[in-house]
Amino acid sequence: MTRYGDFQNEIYFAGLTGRVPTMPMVYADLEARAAQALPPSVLSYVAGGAGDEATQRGNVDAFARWGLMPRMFVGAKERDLSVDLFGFKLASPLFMAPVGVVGICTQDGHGDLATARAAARTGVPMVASTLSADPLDQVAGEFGETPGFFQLYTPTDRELAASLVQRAEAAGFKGIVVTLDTWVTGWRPRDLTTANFPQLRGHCLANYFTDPVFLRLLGKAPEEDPMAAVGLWAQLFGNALTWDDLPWLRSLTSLPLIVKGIQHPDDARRAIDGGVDGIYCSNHGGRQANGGLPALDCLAGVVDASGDTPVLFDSGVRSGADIVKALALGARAVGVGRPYVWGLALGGVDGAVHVLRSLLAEADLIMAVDGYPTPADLTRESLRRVG
Ligand SMILES: Cc1cc2nc3c(=O)[nH]c(=O)nc-3n(C[C@H](O)[C@H](O)[C@H](O)COP(=O)(O)O)c2cc1C
Ligand SMILES: O=C(O)C(=O)c1ccccc1
Repeated sequence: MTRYGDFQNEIYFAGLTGRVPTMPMVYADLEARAAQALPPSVLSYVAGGAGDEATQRGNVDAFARWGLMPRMFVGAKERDLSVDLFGFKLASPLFMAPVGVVGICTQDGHGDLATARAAARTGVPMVASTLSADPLDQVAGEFGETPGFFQLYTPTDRELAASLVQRAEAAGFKGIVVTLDTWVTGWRPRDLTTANFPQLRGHCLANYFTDPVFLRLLGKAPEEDPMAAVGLWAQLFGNALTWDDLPWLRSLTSLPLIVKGIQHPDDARRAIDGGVDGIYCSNHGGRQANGGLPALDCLAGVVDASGDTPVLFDSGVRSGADIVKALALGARAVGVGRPYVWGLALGGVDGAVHVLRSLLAEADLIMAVDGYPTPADLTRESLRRVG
């Protein structure tokens, strides 16, 4: 059992000797300070979303329409936030969602390693993106005891896909998360304004540039002809998968296979029929298709359709309260994207750890105050619609 709420005492007692946190405690301050710390092009890419970002805002706003119903005389003095996920006992339901530019979000340009170290220090798993500044085996080398997951952007070349998955297995990743909603990039006005697309500028392509299949297709060293290397990447990046591809995807690995980007219950059912081990309900943080439903509003339907298959969730989680609400709607594990990136930008490993500890402390203290000592105690009955 991890006493996440103790972070609060640590801060208040340090205050007695005149020390106050150097990292922001208010989410808006975290965002604002990270915005100052990041190069404008990286900030635009991370902060932005699709269209006028209505869906991105909708993801966040959806949480405010649910309220937790507190229960008294529960005596939730000890909480246990641990969850079982694919046979792993995680200390908490929180995980870091894959973000394909974390590599360039720290000053040293090794943000993937920093994220992996934050995972090692907190026990909060990292889902490492296919897009990283350091190759996947080096990222996995920093996980410590914390299980890590590899997110696959399925390339059009099946051999390259198989190679990435095999390398992830060999590196010790514990599951493969296949992202379905981003075989093409959504319409992103912020980045279009400055013609800003980090990968096309050669960033975070280490997994491709170290891959034997990719190098064979390229026929030369990426350093020799960076334009050709990036061009080949752009050509291979996105595969518009259909249900017919699922048996092949399933055949690529015996690790747990999770599909990311599911919002329709029928898609969850069909993916489970096709042999996946986990359903990841997400709309990519509102970065892909504007005009969509808040991901949170799709969660209960996906959970109902998924039976015993665990449902992971992200999109719009900004607080411990949000984590608790997503659990109550049936998520087994809850991911954050932008929040930990702001932490990385401000303070590297320490910054990300600060953000994760803050989220977990708040979730733990809400579960204490409201009388829900474990995730299993949280059900839809714990929530009411606001208003
Ligand atoms: C800058 C950025 C890059 C992302 N890159 C990836 C990626 O490489 N692979 C992926 O599956 N999802 C990617 N995502 C989506 C996240 O995994 C996640 O779905 C989303 O950030 C969750 O929403 P939130 O930022 O509101 O927490 C990215 C998100 C951001 C903000
Ligand atoms: O920016 C993203 O959200 C993302 O995941 C991505 C990565 C590469 C190409 C297009 C989108």
